[in-house]
Amino acid sequence: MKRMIIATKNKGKVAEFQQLFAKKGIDVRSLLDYDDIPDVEETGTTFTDNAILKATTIANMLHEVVIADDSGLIVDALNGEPGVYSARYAGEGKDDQANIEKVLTKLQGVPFEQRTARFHCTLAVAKPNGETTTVDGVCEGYITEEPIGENGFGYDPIFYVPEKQRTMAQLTKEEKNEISHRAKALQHLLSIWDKLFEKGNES
Ligand SMILES: O=P(O)(O)OP(=O)(O)OP(=O)(O)OC[C@H]1O[C@@H](n2cnc3c(O)ncnc32)[C@H](O)[C@@H]1O
Ligand SMILES: [Mg+2]
Repeated sequence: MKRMIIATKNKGKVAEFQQLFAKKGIDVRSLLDYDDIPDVEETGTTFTDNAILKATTIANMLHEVVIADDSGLIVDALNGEPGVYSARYAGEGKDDQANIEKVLTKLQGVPFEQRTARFHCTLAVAKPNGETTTVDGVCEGYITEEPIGENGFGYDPIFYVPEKQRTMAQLTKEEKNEISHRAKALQHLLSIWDKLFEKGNES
């Protein structure tokens, strides 16, 4: 495995995967490297459904092994919102800042101890023959009262990571990749990778 295709158009995810795979000497390609791949509609109601949908659609199109990432923020005081709707919480076409503002507005008056949340990441690997496998990773934290930090993407500026005593957006890419939901899911996937591609099982 010298090259891996990640079925995403999210630049933040791509940068993290590039760093995680670089340690293994693997080049990462994403859908940003192709001109003509349409968006896959995320019609599922779970991270797993959407990750499988993205991975299988792109594996079929490219006839290669593909990994897809479906992820999001789960806020306990909001009954799990924004969840699978994290990318479009403030509406289709809205940006990260609008999504962050919506979460902060809904959490107004909620004390810190009750602002528990977690990032969830499901990775699906799809083979061109239609076989799929999924793994998950979770990172626990709290929602801050205002955005802090410039790094990362999405909800990182409002996600406080207790073990680092900073928000996700105050961490370097290396620090985020030590503890993130995405890094944990990928670690899990790499630990079963050889088994997935054993002789006679690699198509
Ligand atoms: O579907 P692709 O093309 O991969 O890109 P996307 O941005 O639409 O990705 P998702 O459908 O998985 O939506 C996940 C959203 O959850 C948020 N999110 C996921 N991982 C995150 C992280 O590490 N830090 C901050 N926010 C994250 C962010 O708002 C993402 O847009
Ligand atoms: Mg998406």
